[in-house]
Amino acid sequence: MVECVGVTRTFTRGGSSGWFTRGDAAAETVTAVADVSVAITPGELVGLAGPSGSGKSTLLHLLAGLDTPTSGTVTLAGVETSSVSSRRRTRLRLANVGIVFQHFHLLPSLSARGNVAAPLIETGRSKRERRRRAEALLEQVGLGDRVQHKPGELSGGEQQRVAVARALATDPALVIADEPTGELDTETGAQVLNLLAEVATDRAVVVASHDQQALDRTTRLLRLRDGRVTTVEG
Ligand SMILES: Nc1ncnc2c1ncn2[C@@H]1O[C@H](COP(=O)(O)OP(=O)(O)OP(=O)(O)O)[C@@H](O)[C@H]1O
Repeated sequence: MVECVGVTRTFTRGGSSGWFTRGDAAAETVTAVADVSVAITPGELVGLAGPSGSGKSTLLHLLAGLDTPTSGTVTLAGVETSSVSSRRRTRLRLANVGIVFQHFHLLPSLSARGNVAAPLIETGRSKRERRRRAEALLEQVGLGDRVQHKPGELSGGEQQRVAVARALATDPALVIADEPTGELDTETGAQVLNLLAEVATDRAVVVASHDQQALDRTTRLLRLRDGRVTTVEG
């Protein structure tokens, strides 16, 4: 589903003016991800672990096609992400990747159903079809009785389950989750992890986390340090 070969991502930062300007001697290059090769297939729940700044989020962004590598290749659904325009990459991502964030990122003015249906607007489905699909997904994540609630009327765990339903709206083959339990208590986090494990039975799920409970659920665990994969477990 997604494959990285020799992927490195560097950023340039620092210098007297804050962000890099050409010729600024104090600017430095930070290697966020260094020479990572990994292939992830449907049915896997892959974990990314490592200390803060070890490159987990950067690698997730590369896998999702939100960013492209400085060197090496990321191939998502058969397309090398660096070889296409940013517009085509966006379309590739929308069709193949669902994303779950630590802070849910739901639209506060929309109902749970509206949030889940939002990614479907671009797909050309009728309003009725979008509503039906959103309701079915909310049912699947155990929120069939909350479809009309707005995010502010839902608990953190419920909001994250709405976010998982939204990530599944376009039926993506890859789901990326960045610290999905970071805002949740242990029990609520466990519910969201159960859901992600269920989701991973027929698609690829990649979770970056500091939460041992989340890492324990993975079928393969990549430990990162200074942008490099130091160990692979499972
Ligand atoms: N846009 C950017 N510009 C400059 N440096 C960046 C940028 N994004 C990430 N970095 C740097 O790359 C390194 C890896 O960051 P990243 O966010 O991937 O780590 P992480 O493992 O996800 O950390 P955390 O667990 O704290 O979220 C860090 O040194 C970070 O400061």
